Amino acid sequence: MKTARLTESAAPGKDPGKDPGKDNAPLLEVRDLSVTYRTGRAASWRRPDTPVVDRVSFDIRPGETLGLVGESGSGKSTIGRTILRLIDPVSGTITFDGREVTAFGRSTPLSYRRDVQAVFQDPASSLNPRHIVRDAITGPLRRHGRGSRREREEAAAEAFHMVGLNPALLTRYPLELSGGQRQRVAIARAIALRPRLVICDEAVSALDVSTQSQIVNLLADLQESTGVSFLFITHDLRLVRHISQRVAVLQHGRLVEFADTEQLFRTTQQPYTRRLLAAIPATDPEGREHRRARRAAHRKAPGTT
Ligand SMILES: Nc1ncnc2c1ncn2[C@@H]1O[C@H](COP(=O)(O)OP(=O)(O)OP(=O)(O)O)[C@@H](O)[C@H]1O
Repeated sequence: MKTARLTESAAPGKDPGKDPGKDNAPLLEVRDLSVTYRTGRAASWRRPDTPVVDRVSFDIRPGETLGLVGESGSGKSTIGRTILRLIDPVSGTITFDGREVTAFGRSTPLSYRRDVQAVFQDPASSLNPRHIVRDAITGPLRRHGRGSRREREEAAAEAFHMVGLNPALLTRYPLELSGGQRQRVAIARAIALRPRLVICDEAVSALDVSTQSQIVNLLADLQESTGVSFLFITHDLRLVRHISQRVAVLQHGRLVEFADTEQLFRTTQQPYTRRLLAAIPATDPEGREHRRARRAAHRKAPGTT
């Protein structure tokens, strides 16, 4: 099963990897990963050079969404940034489709830079305010040697279509769009390259609940149509329950739990996970607010966020 859409009847948490066969091989494998920031000054609760990510192991299967959760400062973004090769680990390995990413050396192969994309929390900071948003999509396509200028512009229009944005918005500047529209542009940019893994780092956290639901549903649809995998980094466990098949829980840089989503939500005995679950507002333990917003969003035309 792919990522569940946010619906009343959705059955999130079903494990897509139980089917036998080749697809069971992980797309991404992280083994004993440790990361240290060598700044000379560490967060007050840590001694210098204490790893902010400490011997973490997990994997992501093709077409799967893995939720990566934990309190602020637990190391979630650091893991995402290490997979993206923005940070070098001090030890451990990352393997993508059988190739050892941690052995790439100084330069990252173009194919990996295409296959692994990212969507961050604040698209405003990654979209150049002086360029029309179409450039945000055609630029990476050009750098990856894709097509003629006209073909790249057509690809940008197609990517806009896929994320439910009106192509008339292609020539707008980022600040002329709403937060939800900008986040759709960021997703369009990521998927235009046809990646196999997208790291969504708090990708919907800055959006209102209704827009969050639209974007989460969009990710589910894109996964259904393209088979892309997601690493969904968030502090919002309600979203994770809907979007992820499995969940990895980080505490102070260590992986304390890695389980099927429903199993984790229903039966976890892990004290830290239980604390995180207990922090979900009691009035909305299963994301009813999201589902309500999702139904309202469904009545709106696409691209109106
Ligand atoms: N560039 C940096 N230099 C030094 N320390 C850093 C740097 N970036 C993050 N840290 C520290 O590393 C630890 C993990 O940070 P990270 O951002 O990975 O956590 P997180 O779980 O993603 O938190 P949040 O949800 O708040 O983004 C924190 O203690 C943070 O202060």
